[in-house]
Amino acid sequence: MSGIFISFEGPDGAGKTTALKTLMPLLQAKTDQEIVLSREPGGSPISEKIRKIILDIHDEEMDSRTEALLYAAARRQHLIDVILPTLKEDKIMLSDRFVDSSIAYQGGGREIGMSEVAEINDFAIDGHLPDLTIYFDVSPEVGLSRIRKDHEGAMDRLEKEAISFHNRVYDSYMQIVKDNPDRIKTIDAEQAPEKVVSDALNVITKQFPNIFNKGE
Ligand SMILES: Nc1ncnc2c1ncn2[C@@H]1O[C@H](COP(=O)(O)OP(=O)(O)OP(=O)(O)O)[C@@H](O)[C@H]1O
Ligand SMILES: Cc1cn([C@H]2C[C@H](O)[C@@H](COP(=O)(O)O)O2)c(=O)[nH]c1=O
Repeated sequence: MSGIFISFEGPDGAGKTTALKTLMPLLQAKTDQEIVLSREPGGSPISEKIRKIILDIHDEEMDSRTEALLYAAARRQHLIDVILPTLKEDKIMLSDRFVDSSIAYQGGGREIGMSEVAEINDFAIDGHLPDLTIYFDVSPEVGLSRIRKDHEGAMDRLEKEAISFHNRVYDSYMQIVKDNPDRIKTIDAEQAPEKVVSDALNVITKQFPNIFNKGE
């Protein structure tokens, strides 16, 4: 028995957080290994403090490279405080976002360069990549319309960016998915919520049949 690390990625409004609320208990029912759910940016006390700075709509003057470094710093602390200890205890680690978000949003969206941002994060994650990443595929238009419907007046600093930014994020995710066919599996996140959850559940249980086999 060993720990496994699964990350969930997608554009704003892809439905990851919503899906994980239903998916987590369904997965827990299929294994005796404890499941730990976390998120980025954040996931541990210091990382959550960094999250507040990054997402603050008043931090309009934040430089793009500063933003990339802050996300990477939050990720490093999250890795040390939560991810690695969880895996060491042979638990199952689920993270709502991880390194691919930085490559898509800061590398592509902010136009820093995907390889440059990947290099910053090599320093932060020290080779610790997820065993599986599920990419929630949704168009920027659909994702943003969901965000506006949900919290128009409380969008964070990234959500408030122009559609051109979100289109670059989407295109960057497409490239990341293409470059990582073994690690990243795509699901159609424009489906009804229950279908998104069942697709994610099927991908995970198929990938790890020896872990998620309780009750079969
Ligand atoms: N499959 C779906 N169909 C329609 N609406 C959805 C679906 N999944 C989630 N939503 C709605 O879309 C909004 C955003 O969902 P959610 O917060 O889960 O997205 P997210 O991927 O976590 O986005 P972000 O990364 O920006 O936080 C919510 O109002 C949620 O109710
Ligand atoms: C981890 C990470 C996230 N982002 C962006 C993506 C979202 O717009 C916000 C907050 O994420 P959430 O899913 O809404 O909680 O931050 C980013 O730009 N780079 C990253 O590394």
